[in-house]
Amino acid sequence: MSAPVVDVEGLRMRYGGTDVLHEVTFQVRQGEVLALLGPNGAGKTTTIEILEGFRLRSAGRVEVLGTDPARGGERWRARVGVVLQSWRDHGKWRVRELLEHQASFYACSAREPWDTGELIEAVGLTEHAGKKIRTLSGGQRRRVDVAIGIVGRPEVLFLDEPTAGFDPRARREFHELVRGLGTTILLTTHDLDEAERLADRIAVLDQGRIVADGTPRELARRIAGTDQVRWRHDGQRHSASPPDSTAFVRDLFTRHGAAITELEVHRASLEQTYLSLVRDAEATP
Ligand SMILES: Nc1ncnc2c1ncn2[C@@H]1O[C@H](COP(=O)(O)OP(=O)(O)OP(=O)(O)O)[C@@H](O)[C@H]1O
Repeated sequence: MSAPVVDVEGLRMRYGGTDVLHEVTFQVRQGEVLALLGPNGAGKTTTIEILEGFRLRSAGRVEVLGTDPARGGERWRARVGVVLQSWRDHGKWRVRELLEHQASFYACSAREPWDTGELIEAVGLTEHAGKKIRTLSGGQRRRVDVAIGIVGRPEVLFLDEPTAGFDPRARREFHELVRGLGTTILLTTHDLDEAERLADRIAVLDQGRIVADGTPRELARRIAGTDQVRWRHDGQRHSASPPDSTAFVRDLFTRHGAAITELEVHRASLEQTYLSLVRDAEATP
């Protein structure tokens, strides 16, 4: 198996006297999309900024494309795409000019940068290509950020809350764009639906610790017994959370047959799983 594109082991970060990342360990393999989920202040931005080489860690081993980001030079940086949480001060630039300028940085790199027109179309900004960035809406500026992040066809892309401020249509278009890139991606999000749609794997960070790491399905399966069964029997409403809802329903009909009405089975959603994981982590001292 090829070496992981992102390899993090025992990562620790301390601001002043406070530890905000405790022995964080995870990997992202070639072509994989990993979503880092977690409540406010969990340490997602800190983690991603360490991987991008913008913050120096306190301890632990970190490699991105086989290089320690703290020592990554120009060549390494050209292979890494970054979309930060807040958009940069490019207000006076027009969309097309800015992206042409950004593409020129990659003229000598091994990978041909995106053609500006194609890139503008891919991020859905064709009708705004000639506008100054300060006249764009928040969601449109975010698309410019994404375009800047991918212009050099990076081998790994870091996206910190990429769709914050997007309307539902822009979000869906962005998801299609990201899925079509085929590159290795680490993204942070608060949007569970987004994580489920985009990510091959989800890592949940809570209070600086990874509390779960797996496919959306694996995470849901970890929380057994959260299926909810509701039904009506003899005019009374009932509900239960059995470990095996199929066996439970079979038994219910064997015992009561047609007297059971209004049966509903609710599967554990990623949201329930996530909330349960974060609650459990908070209950652990
Ligand atoms: N420069 C800093 N100096 C001191 N503490 C910081 C600094 N940056 C972040 N922190 C603290 O580190 C912790 C993790 O913050 P971080 O921004 O990484 O969380 P996050 O998971 O990205 O949160 P959010 O979802 O709100 O963006 C928080 O308690 C935050 O207050």
